[in-house]
Amino acid sequence: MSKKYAIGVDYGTESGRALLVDAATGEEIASHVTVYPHGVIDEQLPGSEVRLEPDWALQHPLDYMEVLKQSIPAVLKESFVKPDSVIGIGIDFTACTMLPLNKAGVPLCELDEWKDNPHSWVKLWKHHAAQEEATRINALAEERGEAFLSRYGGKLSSEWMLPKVHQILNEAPEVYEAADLFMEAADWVTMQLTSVMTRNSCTAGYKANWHKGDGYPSEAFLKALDPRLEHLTSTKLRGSIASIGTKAGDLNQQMAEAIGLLPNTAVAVGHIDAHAMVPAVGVVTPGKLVLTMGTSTCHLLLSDKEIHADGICGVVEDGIVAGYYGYEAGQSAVGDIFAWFVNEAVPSEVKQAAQQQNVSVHEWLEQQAAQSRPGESGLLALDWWNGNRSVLMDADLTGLIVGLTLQTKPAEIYRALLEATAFGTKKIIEAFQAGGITVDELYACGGLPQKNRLLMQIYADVTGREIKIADSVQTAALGAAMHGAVAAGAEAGGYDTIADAAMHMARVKDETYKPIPENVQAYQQLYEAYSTLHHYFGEENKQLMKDLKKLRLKG
Ligand SMILES: Nc1ncnc2c1ncn2[C@@H]1O[C@H](COP(=O)(O)OP(=O)(O)O)[C@@H](O)[C@H]1O
Ligand SMILES: O=C(CO)[C@@H](O)[C@@H](O)COP(=O)(O)O
Repeated sequence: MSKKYAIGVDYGTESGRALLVDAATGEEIASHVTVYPHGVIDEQLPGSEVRLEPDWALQHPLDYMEVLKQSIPAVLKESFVKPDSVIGIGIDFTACTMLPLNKAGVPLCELDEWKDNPHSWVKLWKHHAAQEEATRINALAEERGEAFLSRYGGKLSSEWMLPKVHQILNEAPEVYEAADLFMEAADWVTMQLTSVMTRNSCTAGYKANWHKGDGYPSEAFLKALDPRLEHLTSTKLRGSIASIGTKAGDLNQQMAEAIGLLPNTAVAVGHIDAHAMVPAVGVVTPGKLVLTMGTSTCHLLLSDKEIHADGICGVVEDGIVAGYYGYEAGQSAVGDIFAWFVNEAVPSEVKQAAQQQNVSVHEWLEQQAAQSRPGESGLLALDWWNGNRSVLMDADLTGLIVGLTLQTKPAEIYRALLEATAFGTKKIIEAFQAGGITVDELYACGGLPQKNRLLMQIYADVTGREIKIADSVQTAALGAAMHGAVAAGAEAGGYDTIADAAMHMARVKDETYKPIPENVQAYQQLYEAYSTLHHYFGEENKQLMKDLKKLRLKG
């Protein structure tokens, strides 16, 4: 049989990329990135005077189509692979990234009537303006003893579907009314490719509180939240939910022409970016915690038990790999914190020094920071620049650096920020263990492990564990391509299960990061201090950060 290929399309926060891989080996043949023409819309609506409130983050749905139209032809061209050799496509997306559609499946923001209303646009995962709604949902669910709440560590995040839909209803009831469907962008793009309306078990489970046995939160609960929401799940969230690892449909004629593939190419059901990475590092069995480290970090783990643990974002059956319970926890900013420091807080001398050495500011800071010992700077930070997703699940918490003096150097602050994110990950590992969910091994993937060696050594030292690193830099896109190969099936040159695909297509590097004993010891002391700050600002006195944030929002 001639060589067969699969394409994965990974939709990130700032850009989307297509990766063409050899379906037999997972070898990456060609990739292409399309930066979203409208990027993250967080100040003003495109082509309009309408300004956005703080904490808003929107996107333009046509940017997603642009990725398909630019990046898929580009990988075909670069690789000289013929369309008839491509057996399947899979896509993965940030989530909950959701949008309202009219009856024809057209995003409301594309219509003149709605384009000036911010609520008609795609709400990106990091749209954090629905915290009030999330708080209300959590309080009501707790008061009513709703069973679904404990599957999500006792709290829903403001990033998820229900708070976002509720915010639309509260602030723009006319948009709510006009929406025939609210969909995850992952499912909307899949629908554009196949003309089939399917929701996937991963986003439905983690982001819309759907359960394989119990379905969505009950109508009685939704009615108590707001009578207008009573029939939400059977109307605007309607649609069959397909397990990840299955086929959504065949590529339709119109999209086949637009992206240069053959009609009837198999298309997998959509997936979340982080979750798609798990089989792409070869993890298809319990006990192996996968850290997907980029703009944010997700912590993903398989288990054969359903346990409701405090501080864990969610447990979903068939949510990551079919046949297992998939657990998710996360930190809503990691690379974004380092980016903030580099962009907003670094003096010009540092930028010049980096330029002179022909390295990026990140690399220069890493080199300098690597020369000091753990704790040497006297600095300690809380990693809550974009709130705390796990274990406190509170988007209104903010960042903190303690120990600054007149002698503090930029590289010392950078190192404290790297360390803070590692401490946040250790808190999450402890929450898994405390909940009775075993963590035996650590794997890391996403952009960061390949960009910053110091960061990965700090994670090994802080957690006291060896860390295996993905071989691919495009782990999410590789995971999506693997799902494309499974959608095509073994007979077509793909696979029947994601475990089979992982056996042939996934890889980790030979080199691992191992903990250095003296650093492990030093970090134990710093971690205790981190835990004290964590408790003080995140639990005992959490109003302090919230009041400060309110003052900022008022101003
Ligand atoms: N050398 C570096 N060290 C630490 N962080 C870095 C470095 N280079 C880039 N970053 C951060 O990595 C993040 C991007 O990660 P990546 O995985 O590529 O993207 P995404 O999460 O959007 O898929 C950005 O937040 C950026 O600030
Ligand atoms: O929330 C999730 C996954 O549950 C992610 O989609 C979200 O954090 C975005 O991740 P990245 O932008 O890839 O870091």
